[in-house]
Amino acid sequence: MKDMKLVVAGAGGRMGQALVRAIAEMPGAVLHGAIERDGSPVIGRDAGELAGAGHADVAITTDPLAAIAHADGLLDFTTPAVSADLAGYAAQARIAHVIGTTGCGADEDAKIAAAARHATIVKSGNMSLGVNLLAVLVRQAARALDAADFDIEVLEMHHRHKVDAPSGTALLLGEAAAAGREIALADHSVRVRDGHTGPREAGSIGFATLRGGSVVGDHSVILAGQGERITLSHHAEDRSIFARGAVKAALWAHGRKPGLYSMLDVLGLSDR
Ligand SMILES: NC(=O)C1=CN([C@@H]2O[C@H](COP(=O)(O)OP(=O)(O)OC[C@H]3O[C@@H](n4cnc5c(N)ncnc54)[C@H](OP(=O)(O)O)[C@@H]3O)[C@@H](O)[C@H]2O)C=CC1
Ligand SMILES: O=C(O)C1=N[C@H](C(=O)O)C[C@H](O)C1
Repeated sequence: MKDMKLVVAGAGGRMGQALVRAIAEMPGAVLHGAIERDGSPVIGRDAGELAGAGHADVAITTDPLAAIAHADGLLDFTTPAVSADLAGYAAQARIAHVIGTTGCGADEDAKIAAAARHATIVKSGNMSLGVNLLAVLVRQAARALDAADFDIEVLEMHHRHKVDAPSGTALLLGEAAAAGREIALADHSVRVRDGHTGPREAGSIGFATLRGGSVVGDHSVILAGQGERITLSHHAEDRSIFARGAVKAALWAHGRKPGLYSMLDVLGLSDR
């Protein structure tokens, strides 16, 4: 079978460069195109050389439609507005679109869901195997431990450049906890605490955000009871775990019927 031809959006970014390296290392995929923001200083550079993966003979360009015209899939770790637009292009081209971008609002999520009628979209706040397995464990723990006895808090830390909070992963883990408790996260989450907050509301799911240095991504879900505490954690040491997951997702999505899928589907951890 022919290698899957992949385009990397945001090819000059932290994840973009990790994706270019992952494609070079993984069988079954080949770098076909690389796009960046109009005006980016990396336009015209070879994507492989920029990423330290050797010459790829793929120049970074600005036109997404031209880049995906003859591609099979798009790997996209950019910004919410860009990902929503790219989903529309992926739908027109009827290709696979792997979205790792976090911080999407309701508008962007609606555009992505609409695009998934024609594109095969895999979207997840975290593409690593470890975090997705952690989500399954969090769901089980939240189901097993009664809300009256155990409080759930999600703690995350990331590098100083991260622009969205709580992280996509923290929200994914919060959703897993809410699913275990059979509640809607939106109705029970406490995203910020400041000042005289009063006592903790029973059954709520709290979030705490730390930012600093070069931390790739640390997440803990704490289930705190009377006299005991369970902590389920994941520590990302390298962005290659997300990049390899994204390439795996693209290979999984190639030729699959259009729809909006998650990494749990890709990894066979979904119960749907
Ligand atoms: N799901 C997961 O597993 C993971 C998700 N992420 C998420 O991925 C996203 C990116 O993270 P990271 O790589 O650290 O961020 P970066 O800022 O390093 O990368 C984003 C890149 O997208 C580029 N970009 C901006 N606009 C466009 C455009 N119109 N077309 C093409 N490229 C564009 C940026 O260019 P410029 O800087 O010039 O504006 C930048 O190079 C974040 O939302 C992050 O949370 C990160 C790691 C793992
Ligand atoms: O911005 C990052 O770096 C990361 N973003 C994702 C998130 O928001 O959870 C995944 C990972 O933790 C790194």
